[in-house]
Amino acid sequence: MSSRELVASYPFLKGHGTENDFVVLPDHDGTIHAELTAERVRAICDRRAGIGGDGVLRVVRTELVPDGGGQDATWFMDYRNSDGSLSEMCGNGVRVFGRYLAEHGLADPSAPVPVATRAGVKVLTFAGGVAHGEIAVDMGTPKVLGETTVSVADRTWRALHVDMGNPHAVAFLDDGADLAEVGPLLDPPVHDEAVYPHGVNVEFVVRRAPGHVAMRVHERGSGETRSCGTGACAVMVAAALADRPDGGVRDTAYRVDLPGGTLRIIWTADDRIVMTGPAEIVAQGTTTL
Ligand SMILES: N[C@@H](CCC[C@H](N)C(=O)O)C(=O)O
Repeated sequence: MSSRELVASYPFLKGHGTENDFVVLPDHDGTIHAELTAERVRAICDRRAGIGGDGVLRVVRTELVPDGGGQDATWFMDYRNSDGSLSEMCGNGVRVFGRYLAEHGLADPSAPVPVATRAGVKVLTFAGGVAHGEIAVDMGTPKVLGETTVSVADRTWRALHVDMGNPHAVAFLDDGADLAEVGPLLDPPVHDEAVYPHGVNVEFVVRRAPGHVAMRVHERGSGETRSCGTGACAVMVAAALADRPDGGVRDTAYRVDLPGGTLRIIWTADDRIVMTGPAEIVAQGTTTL
């Protein structure tokens, strides 16, 4: 039994995008969760004693958040990993965040919806109305920062350092390999601390067909998850660069399969990564966690 102090009850929602699941905390005026400590995030995300989730999405007006930095968007996605750490960006989370805004009349889904994040403004486009259909998000221009390595147990893979607002290491398995052979990802893969001083999200990738890959991910701050949107974008970038070493990566499209579903990602002619996938709100209630 928990010995924590009982706090006043407050509303929450539960949602997911390709089974990357989040607890949404409406805090429009910044009055409910001004003190959202790492300990409280861990309690909320606990899958046995809490609500359970890979992370928390606090919904707050941008003007009220120092991290908002004057971004031109009404709403700020204050994202926390399940261990309570902050991240700059969450690709599945921002679609779930957009679904919440649309379902609650806080954004007009018939027009592009900007959302402020610690990695800048991301613009959402809705297909199929408020409550259903896929959401596309313009993830911005990727940064490709060179080669590194990642290790699990006694195996080491070359990996590409891709920054999607947050850090990623993308490792391709040998042709014909199975994602299962990476083994359990209970601990963070070993990475170069000098390359990733703040930790890293690590993706393991196999090819399925031209323009079609599958991946597993170990997320910084959340462990192995069923999906990672920024990770899928990093994988797409690494795959496109490997497939077209002489350039011509713009105007390309990939399907990325994850344990929790499929994301479709394009690298546009003007050098932006656009990811499309589902986002659902599945429950709501109140909690004292
Ligand atoms: N699941 C997310 C990424 C969440 C943040 C990540 N764990 C980090 O610490 O950077 C996604 O869908 O992008």
